[in-house]
Amino acid sequence: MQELGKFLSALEAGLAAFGLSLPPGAQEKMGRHFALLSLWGRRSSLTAIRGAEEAAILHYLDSLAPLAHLPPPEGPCIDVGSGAGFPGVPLALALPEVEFVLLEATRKKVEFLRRVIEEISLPNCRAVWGRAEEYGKIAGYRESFAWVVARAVAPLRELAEYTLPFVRLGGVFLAYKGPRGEAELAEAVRALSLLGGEVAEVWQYFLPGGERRQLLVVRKVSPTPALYPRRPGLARKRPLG
Ligand SMILES: C[S@@+](CC[C@H](N)C(=O)[O-])C[C@H]1O[C@@H](n2cnc3c(N)ncnc32)[C@H](O)[C@@H]1O
Repeated sequence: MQELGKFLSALEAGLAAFGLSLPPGAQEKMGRHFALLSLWGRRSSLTAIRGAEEAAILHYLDSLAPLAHLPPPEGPCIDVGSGAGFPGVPLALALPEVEFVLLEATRKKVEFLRRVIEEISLPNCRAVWGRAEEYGKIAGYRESFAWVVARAVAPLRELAEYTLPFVRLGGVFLAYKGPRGEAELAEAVRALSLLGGEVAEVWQYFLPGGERRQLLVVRKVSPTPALYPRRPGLARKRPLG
């Protein structure tokens, strides 16, 4: 209970610093997500569990940061490699009119996400168990999303092959990165272009406490060739570029 109070105050201060306001009830639901995460995290390795204030900033505020900079998506979104729900759960709570898919390869994490969706009531969200390399080929997923988001999943060269096939023409892939973002971008230029992407912007921001983060905004300018994504494992073993 005390932890929840600390979580909510830190989140409130962070949102104010970013000039963000959320729909009624969204912050409390983030608090419930955090409580479930703390409970499950003790039993399994869902995430490196942090203290309440740290989690509010490094997980929740970081997930929401793009909303301080970009206009909201004009269509459905997918979070690739959502883990325990970042950035997808905070974004879905902030944007209740937008449909979200949380794609995750590990079954126990998907079970956790489904429990969260049910317990905190997230009707605009569904969790899907599978690999990006498979879902990226399926009609209804391929080239179907206005925003494709991913955080802490893979280096950009590899990640681009997981994410860009999902982006519809004119939509964007948002890669949440740390200070190495620009260096990853330099290695990924050819991969992005092969997959139909073009770098629109690198937005640098600082979280309260000073952590430097970078949001790489990649626009889909041409369709991804049918060859991509290649079969599971290849993007990691032989990244494009
Ligand atoms: C380090 S975790 C990060 C989770 C979350 N995005 C976050 O920021 O806390 C990376 C997650 O990506 C998932 N993942 C990795 N490769 C994937 C793929 N090809 N398709 C779907 N999920 C994948 C892993 O199972 C893992 O849960």
